Amino acid sequence: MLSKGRILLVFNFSVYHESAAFKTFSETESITVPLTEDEFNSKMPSDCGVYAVFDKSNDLQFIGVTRNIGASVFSHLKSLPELCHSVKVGVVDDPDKASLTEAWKSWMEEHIKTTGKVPPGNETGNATWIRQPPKKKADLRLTPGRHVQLTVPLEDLIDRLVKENKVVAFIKGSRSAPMCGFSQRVVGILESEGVDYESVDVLDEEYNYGLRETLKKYSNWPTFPQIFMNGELVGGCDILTSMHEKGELAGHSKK
Ligand SMILES: N[C@@H](CCC(=O)N[C@@H](CS)C(=O)NCC(=O)O)C(=O)O
Ligand code: FES
Repeated sequence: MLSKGRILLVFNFSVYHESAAFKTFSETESITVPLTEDEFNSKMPSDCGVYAVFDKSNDLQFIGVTRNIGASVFSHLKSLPELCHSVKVGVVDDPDKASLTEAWKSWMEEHIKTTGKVPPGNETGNATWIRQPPKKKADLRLTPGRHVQLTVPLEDLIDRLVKENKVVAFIKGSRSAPMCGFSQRVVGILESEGVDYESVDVLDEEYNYGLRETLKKYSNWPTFPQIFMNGELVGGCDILTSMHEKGELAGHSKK
């Protein structure tokens, strides 16, 4: 018994066959997107290839390329159920980056040639279908620049900064490119715990001139990274790692 045609799978089995040649966009039949995970596992290939997603009105929404067709379509179905009604899939045999890109381009070009349009989900700047990595915060700077004469001691600037921000990590390098394994570990822990933290690069000699040595005196702690919470030094990499392992950072999570 089929319910409202939605579970009906007019599946183009030829796409599975190892030996089947890659079909053009128009040659490939569309199938109704399975609705449950079990159905996905049994009906959708987990191979590399391309897929095209259509909405209920059979309008093409997106052409994607992936290392796992089933997983990609499933994640679209979860986040955009109203736009994922049916799908065309094309498995690419012996996939590498070039052959996958080529397959994606061939489907895309075919669609553009026929309709004169890029699918809405593939338009530049459309973030609905392709998840954008969250933008990382910028690192804080202690001074306006090395050429500007400070009117207050650096210690006071540090003091204000750690008291005005709940969590501050003084690290070597920036949060997007830590320059040392210890700092990298600390950034990784804070990010994975979803802690809302500020970072300051102690190696930035332009905007944080003198910080590396002054902070050691201020905190009476000889190494970096240094993590402050609520104005107090908590410790470095070892201590933060142990807090992470004991689940003590959960209270600082913004998730
Ligand atoms: N066990 C330390 C490791 C950190 C460490 O040893 N840092 C060194 C090398 S990055 C350091 O900051 N040395 C002083 C300096 O470079 O000014 C921790 O838990 O944070
Ligand atoms: S910079 Fe060498 S261990 Fe940190």
